[in-house]
Parts: sequence; C-alpha cells; structure tokens
Amino acid sequence: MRHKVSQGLFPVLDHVSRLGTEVDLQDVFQRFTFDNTCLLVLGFDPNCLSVDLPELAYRMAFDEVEEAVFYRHIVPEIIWKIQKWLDIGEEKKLSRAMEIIDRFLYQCISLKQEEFRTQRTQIEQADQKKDEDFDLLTACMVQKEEAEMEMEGNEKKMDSYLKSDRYLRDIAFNFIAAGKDTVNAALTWLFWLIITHPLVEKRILEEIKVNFQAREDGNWRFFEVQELGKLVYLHAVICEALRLYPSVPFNHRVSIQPDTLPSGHHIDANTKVMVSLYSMGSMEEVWGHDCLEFKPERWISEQGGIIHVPSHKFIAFNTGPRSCLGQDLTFFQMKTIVTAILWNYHVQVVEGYPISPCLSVMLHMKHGLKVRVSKRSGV
Ligand code: HEM
Repeated sequence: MRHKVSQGLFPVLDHVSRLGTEVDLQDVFQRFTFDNTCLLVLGFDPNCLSVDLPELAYRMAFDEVEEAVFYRHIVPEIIWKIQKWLDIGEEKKLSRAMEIIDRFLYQCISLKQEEFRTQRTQIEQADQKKDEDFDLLTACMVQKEEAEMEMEGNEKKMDSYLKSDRYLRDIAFNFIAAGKDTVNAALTWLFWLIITHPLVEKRILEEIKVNFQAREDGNWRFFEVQELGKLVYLHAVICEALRLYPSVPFNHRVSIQPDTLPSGHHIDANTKVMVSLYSMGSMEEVWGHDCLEFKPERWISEQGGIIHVPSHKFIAFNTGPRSCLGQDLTFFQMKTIVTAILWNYHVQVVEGYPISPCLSVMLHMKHGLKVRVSKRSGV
C-alpha cells in the first residue's frame, strides 16, 4: 500500500497541485482503493490511479454490479427475477458486467496459478514473502495444496467446489467487492469532515508532530502499524466519521423461522428485515442530544484512550457473527492515507460545491468531492 501511496497517490496530487486544477477526491480514492484491493486480493495492480486517470472496463463493471444490486433492493423480487429471466433492464446490465468481471478474475487466477507452479517449493516461497507482497489468491492456493497433500491416500475426497477455479473466483470477487468501495466511501466522507473542520485538522497534524519524526532525509516516512496505534485522536476522528457516514448504509436479513425482535416486534418466517446503519448512527436514543454533531472527543476517555463502544451500538462494521473481517485493515489503511495526505498537502473543498449522499448500497457522495490541492510546507 505504501508503494501505491508514493507511486500512485502522491504523483496525482502533485500533478493537480502544479496545474492548480480541481480534482474529484472521491474518484481519486475510488481508483486508489481499487488498485490497492486488487493488489491485496489478486497480487495484481491495475494502475487505475495514474496521472492520466484511465477508464478500465472491469473497474466500471464493478460499479454497474453495485447499481444492479441496489435495484434488487428497491423493486419487488418478482420484477427483477422476470427481468433476469428475460435478460432485460438492470439484470441485463448486471449479467454483462459479471461477464467482464469474470473474464478479468479468471485471467488473474490463471496467471497466478502459472506463477505458483513455476515456484520451486510453493509453500516455502509463500511463507518467505514479505508482508507487502502478500496476496489472498496465493494464500488460498497454498492452503488448497496443503489440504490436498493431507488428503493424499486418505479415503476422503476434497469437495470439488473447493478444488475449482470457481472457488478462487468467488473469494476474489467477494473480497474485492467488500474492500474497495467501503474504504473509498469512508475516506471521502472523512476527508470532507476533516477539511471543513479546521480545528480537527490542526489537532491531527499536532498529534503526528508530537508522536513522530514525520520526515527522514527530507522525505515522507510511512508509519508502522504500532506507531499508527498511538494516534488516538485520529482513531476517534475515523470512528466519528464512520458513525455519521457508515459506508454500508443499510443491511437486511431474512428470518428462517418466526421470531421476536429485541424491539418486541413479532415477525413471521421468511420476512425481510431492513436495518438502517445510517439512521442508527444519528439517533438521539443511541448517541445522545449531540448525535448530529461531528465530535471526535466523544470517543476519547478522560485518561486519553479510546472508549470501547460495543458493535451493536457502533454498527458501521456490523455486529454478531457476520461482522466485517476487514476492520483492522480499514483503520490501518485510513490512518496511513490521512497522515500521508494531510502532512504533505493542503486540501480545500471547491467553494459552494454540493455535498449529498447518493442512493446506493454504498454511501458515496452523489456529485463526488471536488477539491483543490496545494503542497504543504513546514507543518
Ligand atoms: C470502511 C470500511 C468498511 C466498512 C464500513 C465495512 C463494513 C462491513 C459490513 C457492514 C459488513 C456486513 C455486511 C453484511 O453482512 O451484509 C461487512 C462484511 C465484510 N467485510 Fe467489511 N467493511 C469495510 C472494509 C472491509 C475491508 C477493507 C475488507 C477486506 C478486504 C472487508 C471484508 C469484509 C468481509 C469479507 C465481510 C463478510 C463477512 C461475513 O459475511 O462473514 N471489509 N463489512
């Protein structure tokens, strides 16, 4: 990820700062998280984040899938099922987009398998990889090979799905879908909140200054995970942004049998229950009279540590057995990006630019986030 920041993010921000032009920070973050998630999951960098801002069909296909999934939430099931059967409307777009994504993913899987085969002792090689070189596909292939070796000569046969490329494709698709737009949406709202609250921005910069020597030989120095853990105020700012603007604004579950909800409402079997994570983040009953204010201090105890808030209250990452698997990774990514950008650039929202959420399964900004960027000197 550090490589992506220094070789992708910094050159783009330098470029727009030199030209003095406006840039859509949401688009920049979208490209950043797409590249970064593909690197983490597939070990492949699509390089969407470069100065010429290229449009790649498979990146746009992921966006089309998101739109079609939202459509499925707002029309009756029978309607989208008929559209799917007739291959028309949003369902037609969805199946075309999935074809593009599948072509991309199966190509990456086949390249990875080739690379994996040519390695002499695959398991050792994977173990020796540096953290920055880690990718989920290789990890799954190593695990698959270990399972196959264990079962050799054994009566039991490995599940054919687990052995198939389809399994690797499903893992890759799920992780890319789960990781790319969630972090991007969170970063966009977070930056908008920080740059429109100058005192918050000042405190973050002070916290970096107090804790670290941010430059080494005049160059920006990335912080280690343990170092980022010291940035309590920044952690609170991220939690507060995710409380007000959870990347996944709503969620739904279907009951498999009749049940009674904690609210006392009775539901029949096969009932769809929608939960608005967005509303829960701004409810007075849950967060108190100042629930609508952006107040990072609410997360910090008198002793100066982070107050633990249970996941059924701070629900941005969901609660219970299907909670987000990427929470720690998210905080690491967001802290790395915020410290790198704020320390090196001064970012300002274009005056009068309309900011509003869009209706989608992901809480994006409807019109993006247009900003001007200039190099910061002497923090
Ligand atoms: C701001 C960042 C993120 C937010 C707000 C977020 C939020 C969520 C939410 C609400 C769910 C539950 C969805 C549901 O059950 O319908 C979820 C699940 C999940 N998330 Fe995240 N997520 C974020 C980042 C990530 C990242 C970076 C990854 C990994 C690359 C990731 C991986 C997953 C996975 C694998 C699940 C499914 C867990 C399961 O069903 O067992 N997430 N996330």
